[in-house]
Amino acid sequence: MKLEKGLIVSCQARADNPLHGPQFMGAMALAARDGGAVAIRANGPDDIAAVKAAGLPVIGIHKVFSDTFPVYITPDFAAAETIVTAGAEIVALDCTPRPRAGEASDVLIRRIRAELGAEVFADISTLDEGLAAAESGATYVATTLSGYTEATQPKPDMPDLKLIEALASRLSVPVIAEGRYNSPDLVRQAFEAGAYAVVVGTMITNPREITRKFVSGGVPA
Ligand SMILES: CC(=O)N[C@H](C=O)[C@@H](O)[C@H](O)[C@H](O)COP(=O)(O)O
Repeated sequence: MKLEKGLIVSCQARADNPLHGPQFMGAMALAARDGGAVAIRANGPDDIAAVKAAGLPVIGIHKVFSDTFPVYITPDFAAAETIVTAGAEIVALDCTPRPRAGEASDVLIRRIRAELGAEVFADISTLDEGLAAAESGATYVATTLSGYTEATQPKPDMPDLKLIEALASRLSVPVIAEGRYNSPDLVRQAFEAGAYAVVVGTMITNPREITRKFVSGGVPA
């Protein structure tokens, strides 16, 4: 299923979130579809299977946390296979050069495309990582990890629009904006900077975080 230009909604809720679970993420996906989203990003096989009901392309990830390695977004081939089996047409994975237990990201990109027949959505944090991922055959390059790697500290409050511009001027594959796009105006700026699509998570699908922002920013102490 082709990924159209537009807004992608990330429907994720960790285990400590009251909205954790496929029932809630499936409903979030339906709401996002009705609101005009062109695709859904979701984590783990159960949520991926649930969000398929929205009938949109699914960008699947499988977060696997380790005490030893910093990479947690689809860190190995087995994680990618689980996602595709659950129904994701597009596999997102960490394509930074940081240490990981198994194969490097360039090998994973090639294997996912050849052996699973899925598209690859490369989550990166810098221009060089994006260029390398595209060179290895990634279908899409996304700024998801900008602000979340050592190379991109300290994490700014704003999204990395400059990285969008730099990637878009160098790559022929679609560049996707992701990470801290917390308002419609920032989404518009991402498209102006050359993004093909923009992923929004927290500000659409995390009412706990949204509530915190209203409380801390609007309610007198
Ligand atoms: C760094 C990392 O692990 N990002 C994750 C990737 O799947 C998610 O936790 C984010 O919510 C997602 O990228 C969307 O970003 P935002 O919630 O800022 O709109």
